[in-house]
Amino acid sequence: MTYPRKARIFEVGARDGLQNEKQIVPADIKVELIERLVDAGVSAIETGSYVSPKWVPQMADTADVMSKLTRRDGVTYAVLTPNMKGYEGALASNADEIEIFSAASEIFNQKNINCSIAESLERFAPVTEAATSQNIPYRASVSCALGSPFGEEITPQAVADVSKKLYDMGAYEISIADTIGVGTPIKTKKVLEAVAEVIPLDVIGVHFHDTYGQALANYHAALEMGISRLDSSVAGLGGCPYAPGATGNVATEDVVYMLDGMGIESGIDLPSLVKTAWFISDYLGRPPVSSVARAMKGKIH
Ligand SMILES: CC(C)(COP(=O)([O-])OP(=O)([O-])OC[C@H]1O[C@@H](n2cnc3c(N)ncnc32)[C@H](O)[C@@H]1OP(=O)([O-])[O-])[C@@H](O)C(=O)NCCC(=O)NCCSC(=O)C[C@@](C)(O)CC(=O)[O-]
Repeated sequence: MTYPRKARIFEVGARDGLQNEKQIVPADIKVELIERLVDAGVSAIETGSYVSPKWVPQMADTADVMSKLTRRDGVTYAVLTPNMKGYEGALASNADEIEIFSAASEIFNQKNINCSIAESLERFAPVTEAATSQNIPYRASVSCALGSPFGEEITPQAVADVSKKLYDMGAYEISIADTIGVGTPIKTKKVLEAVAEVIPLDVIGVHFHDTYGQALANYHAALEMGISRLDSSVAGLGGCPYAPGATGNVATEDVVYMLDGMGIESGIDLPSLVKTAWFISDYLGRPPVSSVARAMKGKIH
């Protein structure tokens, strides 16, 4: 078993996190959150999404957020784009990279982006062609890789098939998402092994929600396989509005604490990150779900 020496955290709190909040968080707070995360050492960050404001009103101010951010050299500011209209928004706001997204569940895909898996890949084809010609890197996400909120069986092969198609479309990273946080370590390994049979291990990323408290164990399983591209969300914010029952992503503080303990470099300063988790949690009026953020509160304030 060889653990990676370094891990790349892709921070999703300002997008995946805040897209599911009942209250609309103002652009200025999102900007402060993103800038504090970057100050803590985050070097790849999702700042929002260019999706329909009727579908996800919480992200309607992404252009405003992008225009207000003070950008830092060496940091990747990424946005989620479901179609060409979203891509144009990303381009207009000078995003460093975009994310396209499909799923291993037909029902989820239909509810999330109003089309089948096959149609979503067709819809993304012009986006990836435009991004390639304009040198915008893109990553791709496969939702419901470890289970569907609608009860369908999701086989490792189904996850591998969509992953391969997205990889063949030129995505530099394929993020395997446990949207509803139902995975356990052995199952996670089986799915990741199936994906690693069809695409290179070093392009595989993981994006696990913590609904059943299994996310850290599943990250550990991925690290054991040598996977080092990890998505997480400050304060454990998050969920998907189109995945009933999904709670937050694994908290970035919990992942960084585990990586620090394993001697795996993330470049993120834990006390600054914990302060940021409390900043957004205080704004939202509830404590972070992260055990690490709660345990460290008295030590950093
Ligand atoms: C994909 C659509 C647009 C299809 O939605 P649709 O209704 O089929 O699209 P349409 O093309 O018929 O357009 C309908 C309206 O939306 C507008 N529209 C169309 N596109 C855009 C756009 N890009 N930006 C802004 N507006 C847009 C368009 O202009 C039109 O406006 P109207 O004429 O009615 O006023 C819709 O289903 C949608 O926006 N879905 C996004 C849902 C979403 O954001 N879900 C959460 C993100 S995925 C996620 O969280 C999972 C992930 C990635 O984190 C991994 C995991 O954990 O699983």
